This record gives sequence, structure tokens and C-alpha cells, in this order.
Amino acid sequence: MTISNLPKIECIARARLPTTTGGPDIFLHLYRNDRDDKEHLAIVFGEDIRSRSLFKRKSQNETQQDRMIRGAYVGKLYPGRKSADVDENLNLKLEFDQKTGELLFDERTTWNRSNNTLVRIHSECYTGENVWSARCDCGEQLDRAGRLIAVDNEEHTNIKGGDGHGVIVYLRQEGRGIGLGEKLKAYNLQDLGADTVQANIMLNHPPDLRDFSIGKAILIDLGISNIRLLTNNPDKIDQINSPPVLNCTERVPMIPINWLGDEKGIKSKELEGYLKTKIEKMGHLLQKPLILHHHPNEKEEVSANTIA
Ligand SMILES: Nc1nc2c(ncn2[C@@H]2O[C@H](COP(=O)(O)OP(=O)(O)OP(=O)(O)O)[C@@H](O)[C@H]2O)c(=O)[nH]1
Ligand SMILES: [Zn+2]
Repeated sequence: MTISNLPKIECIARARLPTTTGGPDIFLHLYRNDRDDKEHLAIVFGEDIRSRSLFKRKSQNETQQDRMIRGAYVGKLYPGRKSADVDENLNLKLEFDQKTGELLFDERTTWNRSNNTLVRIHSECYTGENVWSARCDCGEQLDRAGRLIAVDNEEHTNIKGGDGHGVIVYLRQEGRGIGLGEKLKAYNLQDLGADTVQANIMLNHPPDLRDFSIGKAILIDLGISNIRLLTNNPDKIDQINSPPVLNCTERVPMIPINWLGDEKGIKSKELEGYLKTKIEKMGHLLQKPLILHHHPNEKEEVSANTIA
């Protein structure tokens, strides 16, 4: 895949979010694209990771106030600030190509694309992220990705963090792309004995309908190229790891917290079954063989068409 056949994307707005975790401020970026009408997001750690499409000069009559309102500013906003491109308090100044209006790279104000950046490409999961579902570990993964990016080293796993720099690309691809309604039906089929792959197939969907190209385009827009990818999903690595533009320099495992001996991790029969299927049927690269406690009366296999 080359840049030309990637989706066309544009960052529409960026805003600073102080966080409840006591960690660094994050910068939420909202993107539009020419493939779907969804608002995909990038949760960016590091004020200096800059969206080329957001910072590009829009037109001659664009004002500095316009730029500050959409979030195309350097440094920190404060009452009375007049210029988006210069932060006098922090002595930071952005430069632009006079012809194209593109932001010019300057080590002092912009993250260097040659840096190894800790990245998670995360798919929306309303149930796991918002309503305490123990059917999956998506909510736990989103939280842990943010915490890992914020620290320089994760103590109990010794995984190198992002030390305050990194990106969580948040793709609105609920239900591995089939949407929340179909995912709820898939859950009912799983309660009737199917696994997460069989349930999709029984609903006439492929096991995984997602396309990560919008995620790739967002990372390129953010000036990221060398990526330490937080995932267990080999398909994500393949789709992201396509030089010359993006380069997956390392796969950083997302080990379920309960496996790390931490009581705070999600522990449920449904999650064990979900992880087992992702390992056995979707090739997920979870660190250790999953030791599952089979319930004696449970059938080992459920064929895709009938339910035991
Ligand atoms: N169709 C379906 N989707 C599910 C089910 N459980 C979780 N999901 C969706 O699966 C996706 C999980 O995506 P991610 O956590 O980003 O990534 P992953 O493919 O699991 O791989 P990792 O990067 O290793 O986490 C989300 O879109 C969830 O809504 C299920 O039982 N059926
Ligand atoms: Zn989930």
C-alpha cells in the first residue's frame, strides 16, 4: 500500500485534556476521512506531536484566533494569548512553508519522526470501555495503553513506556467492524455456545471486518514513522508495518492484567473464552499459553451452524 491509496484524512480539531490519572495532559484529535462518516480519534501524549493537516495554514484570511480555536497552536493557551504560532511564555515559534502553508519541522517544537513512538491502534468497544463488561479486555487495554505511554518504565512488567510521548489511535470500528447492534447479537450467540469467531460467521459477517488504513493515515499525519506497537494482533502488525512509510520496530505485548497476578484485572469465564478464541482462531500473540479451566460438561467444539 502506498500513501496515494490511503484514505484522505483531515484533523478537524485538537484540544488539551488534563487527565484524572495525574499523568501528563493529553491532546484529543478528531479526524474526518473520505471512506466513512465516522469521527475517528487520536489520543496524543506530547504537545509536540503535531498533525500536519491541523497545523497546515488554511487560507490567507485565516486568523491566529481561528488557529487557536481549532487547536493549531504551539505550547500552552492562556487568557489573552494573541498568536497561535508563537508561545512567548515558552519561547516557542512555529515556521511554515510560505508557498504550501505546511508546518516546517523544527526539533525544538516538533516530535522527530525518527523517534521510536509507542502506539496503540485501538478499536472502539462501547461495552468494554463504558459499561463494565467482563466479556472482553478492551477497556483494560485502553486504560493500560494510556498508563504505559505516560511512564518511562512499567515496574511490574519492566516494559519500556512512552515516557510521556505516544499515540492511541481510536478507531470507531465497534464489534470488529460489525457495529454494536450486531455485536450484541453475537453475544447472545456466544451465550448459546458459539465463540466470538463463529458468532460473527453465523451473523453472515467475516470474523474481522476491520481495516486499519485510516489508522495508518492518522499516524502518518501525526508525523510518526517508527512504531512500538502495543498489540497481540498479528493482523494489526501486518497492516501497519508497511515501509517506506510506517515501520513497526517492536511489538509490545498487551498482557491481560489478571495474568500479571494483579487482582485488579478482569477475571471471567467469558473473557477466558474470548482470549482463547483470539489465540487459537485469530492467531493472537499472547505471551504465555492460555491455561483454561474447561468446564467438564462444556462441548469442546461448537460447529459454526448448529449450537450444542
Ligand atoms: N464481533 C465481536 N466483536 C467483539 C467481541 N468482543 C470484542 N469485540 C470487538 O473487538 C474489537 C477489539 O479490538 P482491539 O482490542 O482494538 O484489538 P484486538 O483485535 O483485540 O487486538 P489487540 O490490539 O491485541 O487488542 C473491538 O472492536 C470490540 O468491540 C465479540 O465477541 N464479537
Ligand atoms: Zn471489547
